[in-house]
Amino acid sequence: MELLRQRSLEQRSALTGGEADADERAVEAALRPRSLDEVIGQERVREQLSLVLQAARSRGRAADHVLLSGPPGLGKTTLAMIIAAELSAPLRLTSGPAITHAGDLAAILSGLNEGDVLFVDEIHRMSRPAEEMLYLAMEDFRVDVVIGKGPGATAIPLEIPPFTLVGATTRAGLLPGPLRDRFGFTGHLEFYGADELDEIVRRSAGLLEVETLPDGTAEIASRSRGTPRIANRLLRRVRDYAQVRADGVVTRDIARRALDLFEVDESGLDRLDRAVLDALCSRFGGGPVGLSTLAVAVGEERETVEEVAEPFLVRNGMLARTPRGRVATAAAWAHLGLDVPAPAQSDRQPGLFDG
Ligand SMILES: Nc1ncnc2c1ncn2[C@@H]1O[C@H](COP(=O)(O)OP(=O)(O)OP(=O)(O)O)[C@@H](O)[C@H]1O
Repeated sequence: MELLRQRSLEQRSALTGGEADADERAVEAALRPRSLDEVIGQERVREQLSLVLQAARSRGRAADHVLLSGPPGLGKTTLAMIIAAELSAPLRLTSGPAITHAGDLAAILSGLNEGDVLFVDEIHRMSRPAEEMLYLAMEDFRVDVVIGKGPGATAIPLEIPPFTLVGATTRAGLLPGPLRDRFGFTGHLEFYGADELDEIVRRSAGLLEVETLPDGTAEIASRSRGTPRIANRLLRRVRDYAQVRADGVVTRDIARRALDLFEVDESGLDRLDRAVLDALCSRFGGGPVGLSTLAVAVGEERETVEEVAEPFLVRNGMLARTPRGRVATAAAWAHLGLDVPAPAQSDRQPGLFDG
């Protein structure tokens, strides 16, 4: 079931959502900043991390455990790689969904060497027994390996060398308190501003050897939903367009034509986002409407609408989640070029006079 859910999210690989194929991932990896100095934006987290890492280096010990939280594509994996690089330590990568049993985690932990950095992506999706094993490992650098079952089961303590855990999560609120409290430092990544995204697009264009004009990169940045991964992806599609349909230079006009072709509008909304708003306004009078109904109306999985389309629509003030269902805001009607309908008589609050 979990696999199906993931696959459905991954298949929704329009320009702004979903996962990229292997080639795209390779390019994405090539565009990652390799040191804290190369990271654009996130000043606060960068400065805090720099201090934590410098202190650990000067003490010659493993750094405190680090939790990185924030929406997808803002740079958590990049920062985890940088933490390992800055500590000159090997990085071991795994993810919460891959750790289904405590034994999986015990195997990973027992293979660590002193000072290694262990990156656990989507740490909020780890199984409960593994989570409990991790508490002990983080605090005492020890795990209890249980041999046998039932009353005869025995726990054999296993020492593990001091390591640094870097956990990444898009849902910090889902982490149990005891796990959250064991991280010595938590960095919350924020969405990027237009200028920072512009700088990221220019840096990536330089690495990809794509010629750009300032208003061309600004156009890409403004449609990138505050997210570097999306900015880089849009840049690659605009580059394709510029190479095939023009002289290879990314100008504002080329960026606009390319992004229109790929159905990413001036506000960064893609086809699914607009389909959700359109269904909400045109078919359900602006709501409230339940998530499942909305998902059926746009022919998508409930999770895809909830996890891929909604966060951005809520963030840019076009959709509200209310106890009675999803509601389109005035900004949504305006975005679709429609008039906000007058409230129905039954929606008016009793006792209010029409002035
Ligand atoms: N601050 C930044 N400066 C420049 N490029 C960045 C920055 N943050 C992220 N990127 C780029 O964005 C891409 C996505 O970053 P990354 O994979 O680290 O995100 P993430 O938060 O781990 O996402 P997810 O949670 O979906 O795995 C990378 O290719 C990286 O090049």
